[in-house]
Amino acid sequence: MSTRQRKENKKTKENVVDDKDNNESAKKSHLVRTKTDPGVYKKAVSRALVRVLFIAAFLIGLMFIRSKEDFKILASQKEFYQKKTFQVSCSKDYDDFEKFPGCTPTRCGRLVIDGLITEKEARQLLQIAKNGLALGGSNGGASILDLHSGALSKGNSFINLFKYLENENLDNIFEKDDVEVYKHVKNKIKAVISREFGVTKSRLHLTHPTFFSRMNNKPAQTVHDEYWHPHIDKVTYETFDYTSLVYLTDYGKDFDGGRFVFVDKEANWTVEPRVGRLSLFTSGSENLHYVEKVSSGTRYAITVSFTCNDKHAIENPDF
Ligand SMILES: O=C(O)CCC(=O)C(=O)O
Ligand SMILES: [Fe+2]
Repeated sequence: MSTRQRKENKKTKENVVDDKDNNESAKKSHLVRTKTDPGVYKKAVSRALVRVLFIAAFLIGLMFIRSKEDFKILASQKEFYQKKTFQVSCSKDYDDFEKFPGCTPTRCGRLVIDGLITEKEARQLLQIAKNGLALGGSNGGASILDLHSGALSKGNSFINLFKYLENENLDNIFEKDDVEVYKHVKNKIKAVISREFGVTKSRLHLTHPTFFSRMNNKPAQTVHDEYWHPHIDKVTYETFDYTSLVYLTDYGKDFDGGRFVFVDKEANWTVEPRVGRLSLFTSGSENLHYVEKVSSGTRYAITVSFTCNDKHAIENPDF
């Protein structure tokens, strides 16, 4: 046997001994085996990775199923609610602004009332919205008409309706008693806020922006068309302390999608628009919300907003 052969034999023997030892160790400890064999180590790591991925996919799936289940109905389109209340704790948002005792929210929550705004009033408000918005309209899916400032969506921006119609007789566009209906509806909402949230009526004021909205499924052209982002009205508009919405068309009949959604930690609560339905809530982050994308048809509503700060008060419209 040559020296080289002897050396080779010795090496093989050593290896055999090593492998034997390893097999013994492997029986005792999985770790030792993977530590000494890179191939096995790699396999174990990839098996562990696959397991982690499976678990992650399972958990994400579970979360998705849960989030679907966690859409709860606060107000169904099919039901008539004389009054449905939902209390929440007030957020700290109001601390960032000047406070007005007897008005700044101390009781917070949500309220849905059907029947307070009559169907006739809602139909007339819808007609005002249609007549006004017919003069403009966004290129995207959301258009607004503010009869206080005159702001009207047109194309990719806004025009002032009153300036636009400077030389026109507004009687050709609106009915004589439209303003009266608008004011009457606003006063009814104000009375409800005062009663339900313990606010002194004289301390509560209509504020800007108060506007009609029209939403459909046209793709957004500007950020103003993107109505589906969760937001806090007190942050978005600052002036708001109490937000109210009056729905002028029916979810599931005039349009699909477009439900109003309150976003809470444990669940999302939906308000399904119904003609004449009043939805009312305090404007802080206790009432984070969004509007689902409208999938078909056209959704009309009016946002009527109130402030406790008389500096932000606006007059009744005069169109
Ligand atoms: O139209 C709605 O239901 C809500 C609109 C809204 O969130 C808003 O105007 O701030
Ligand atoms: Fe909002």
